[in-house]
Amino acid sequence: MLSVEEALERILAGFTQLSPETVSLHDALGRVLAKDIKARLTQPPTDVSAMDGYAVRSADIATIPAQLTVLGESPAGGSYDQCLKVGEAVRIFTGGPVPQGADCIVIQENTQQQGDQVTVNQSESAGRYIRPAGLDFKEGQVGLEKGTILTARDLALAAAMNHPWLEVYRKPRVAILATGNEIVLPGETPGPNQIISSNTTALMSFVRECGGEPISLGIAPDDGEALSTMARGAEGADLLLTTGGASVGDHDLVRSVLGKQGLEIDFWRIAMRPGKPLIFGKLGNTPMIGLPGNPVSTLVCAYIFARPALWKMTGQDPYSQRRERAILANDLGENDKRQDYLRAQLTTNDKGQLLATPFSRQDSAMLNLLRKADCLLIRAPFAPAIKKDCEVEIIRL
Ligand SMILES: Nc1nc2c(c(=O)[nH]1)N[C@H]1C(S)=C(S)[C@@H](COP(=O)(O)OP(=O)(O)OC[C@H]3O[C@@H](n4cnc5c(N)ncnc54)[C@H](O)[C@@H]3O)O[C@H]1N2
Ligand code: MOO
Repeated sequence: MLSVEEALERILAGFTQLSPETVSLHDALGRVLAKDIKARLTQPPTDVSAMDGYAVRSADIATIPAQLTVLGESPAGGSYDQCLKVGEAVRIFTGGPVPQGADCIVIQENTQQQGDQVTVNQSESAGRYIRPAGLDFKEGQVGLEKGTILTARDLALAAAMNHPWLEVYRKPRVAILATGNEIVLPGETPGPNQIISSNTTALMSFVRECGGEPISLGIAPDDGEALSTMARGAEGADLLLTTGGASVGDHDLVRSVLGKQGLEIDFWRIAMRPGKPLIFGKLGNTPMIGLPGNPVSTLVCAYIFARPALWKMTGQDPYSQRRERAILANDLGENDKRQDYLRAQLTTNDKGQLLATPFSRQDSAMLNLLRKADCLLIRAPFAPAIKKDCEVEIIRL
């Protein structure tokens, strides 16, 4: 059986970066930036006041109280165009440009104005309460890097840098096809022994989490013709995800039926738990990842294999899945030939270290425990038994 690493390599080889498209700044949340964003201007454009008060020469207020003549005012968006001379001040407001000749701001709480005279009761050093031009960023400076998944903070900066349009990667279109006679959609009344398709919801949300656009193809019954017809809906998609029917049972039809429809299988079955019967292939021009039906296997395999593929399509590093170290909270027996992804909870011990506690039952049908898990604890194939307090590697969920 193929190792997880080899399987990932082979899956990634089946994907290329998608083309970029231009979207409005306000439609760019969660999208992946396709090129660096450089500031189109300098911010602030000139030296401005950080406070409401008076722009003065620090030398004039070295001895207090000091009386100065107020020449005019400089509000935000306005300016006072003449140069301050000895003994002069300009009324200034937060964001207002600092007039030439002034080198500090006195806040109004430390002054008294009468007519055109202001008494300053507090000395300030040069530069006080002045935001120099370019304090935030300078024209031409790179503010956001290609590959960034755009958040509210990123978009605020892009806006400040005066970019009303952004180039982002096209959203990967991911077709999702669940299979199985026993599966019905949430809200339907299941017949005797039928269950609800949690995998459809899981995968649609997963795709959205990764910045893709899910397309649900519904649930194909275990019937070759229906499966084959429904799978045609994946034409034009960037990825087809199927769930269920991947294994060896008489009703596990995905490989045989789609095989007849031209599915070129790259591999099937990998040394991983959960996720042994994972399929990778190409149906027409659409790469397909056939996920095992068990709900935990579906989502864990989606995170380990489909997410890097989506990353690659959107110009991100497909190997950016972060592994962290944690301390094991209980003993674990030796592992067999499959790389294990144990569902575990994370806490912090009294030394401030991360403590991982795997659930005692690791059944890939137990969605409730996947939901309660904070991480996947990775155990390499044939890993020897280990005692509590040993270091282990985890991937946060
Ligand atoms: N003799 C063997 N049996 C099995 C093997 C094996 O190697 N030899 N592998 C086991 C492993 S590991 C897994 S994982 C499962 C995966 O099987 P399939 O991909 O064929 O999945 P199904 O049989 O269709 O379903 C398995 C399980 O999951 C439930 N299911 C399916 N679809 C959904 C859905 N959309 N939402 C929620 N739950 C779903 C289904 O009802 C089954 O209970 O095979 C083992 N067997
Ligand atoms: O790999 Mo299956 O996913 O062990 O249950």
